[in-house]
Amino acid sequence: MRLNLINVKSEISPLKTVVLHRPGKELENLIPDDLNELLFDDIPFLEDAQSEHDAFTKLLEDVGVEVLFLDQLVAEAIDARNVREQFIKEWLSEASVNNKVNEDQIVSILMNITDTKQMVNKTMEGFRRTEISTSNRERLPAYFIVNPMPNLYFTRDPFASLGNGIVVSRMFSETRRRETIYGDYIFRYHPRFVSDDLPKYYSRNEKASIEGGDILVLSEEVLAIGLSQRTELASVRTLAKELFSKSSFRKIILFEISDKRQFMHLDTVFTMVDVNKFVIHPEIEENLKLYLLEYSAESELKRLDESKLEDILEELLNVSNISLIRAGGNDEIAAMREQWNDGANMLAIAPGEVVVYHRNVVTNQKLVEAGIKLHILKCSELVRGRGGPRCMSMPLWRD
Ligand SMILES: NC(=O)NCCC[C@H](N)C(=O)O
Repeated sequence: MRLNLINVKSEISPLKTVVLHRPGKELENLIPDDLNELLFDDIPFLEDAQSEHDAFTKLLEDVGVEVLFLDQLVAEAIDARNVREQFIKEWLSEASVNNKVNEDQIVSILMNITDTKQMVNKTMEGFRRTEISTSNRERLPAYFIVNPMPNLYFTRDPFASLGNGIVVSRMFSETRRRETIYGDYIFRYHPRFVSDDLPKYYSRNEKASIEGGDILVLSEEVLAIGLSQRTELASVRTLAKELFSKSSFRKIILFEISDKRQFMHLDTVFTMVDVNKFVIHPEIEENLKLYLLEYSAESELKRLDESKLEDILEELLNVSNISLIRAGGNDEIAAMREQWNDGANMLAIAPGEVVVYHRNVVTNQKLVEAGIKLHILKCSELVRGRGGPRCMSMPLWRD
């Protein structure tokens, strides 16, 4: 019997339970003018995005992973505690409607959707101006009364499993900040997760931002965290204080990465694929700034300039022969092209066994040469949101 609710003490141990979100109608509310604000680079074709995502689900289920879906979990959480009205109000308070009459209509539309999962999906999808009846249409925003949340299929980011506890993120951008309400409801109300034994190490109400894609669980004691566009040092310090006193984690290695759009999280440029093997995007190696935050009375941040990343990892993880597999191999053009389409972002389902996108052929070849077993996912629509197999999955349990 499982005594804990969450168990993620490694990036690579056998994956048993994961949360995914099958992309839905929120993608059909993406329009060219909003792409930047909603953090997309193009408009995916929903039908194909769903088939690609279904293949991802099947691949995981075929290797024995329990796949849970975000909308289903949220609906079960709401129904279990009868908190539909409270949920709608909380969701609405962050939906920037700014008009009481329109808000009342939205509440009534949502309250009238009998199936809770459908109601949850409607909150994800957003509201077009044409869905609201008003005598004064000129006063409505151009297209949407409530924006869609197209990034929800990147379940890695709004919350993160660390050890036996959970981090609910404070997201960097307004568009993604709204997403964390779903994780919050799951861990507040879902019968499977409600327990005094589930530590919560960070809350969506914190001021400093942190996103799940920046957090890698390297071992029971060591985390890697990206200081990126999305994750601030202040949030890492707050998190470290909690972790160092309430969990098994004792050391955090910080990677300072640049603000480039395609490097938005650490896991877009660095992922762990085996006990001593990591994939790294070569562009970040030059001028890589590394720091160590460790459990100590002072908790000072130590700059790690002197040593090579391999040596640092070897010492921190207590394993020998660390090897860094370069995304794109020695081909700098392939490296950039493949990183853009998440060549350095793979989901480990067991040590030395990862899910990768089919299109990153140069990097995939390097992985094979390094002895890594690949599970290949064909994909041309999901990539338009700039995230790979790791970004699209949130492990809840690894053995
Ligand atoms: N962990 C990740 O790197 N997630 C990918 C997030 C992509 C999304 N369009 C974003 O910009 O937030």
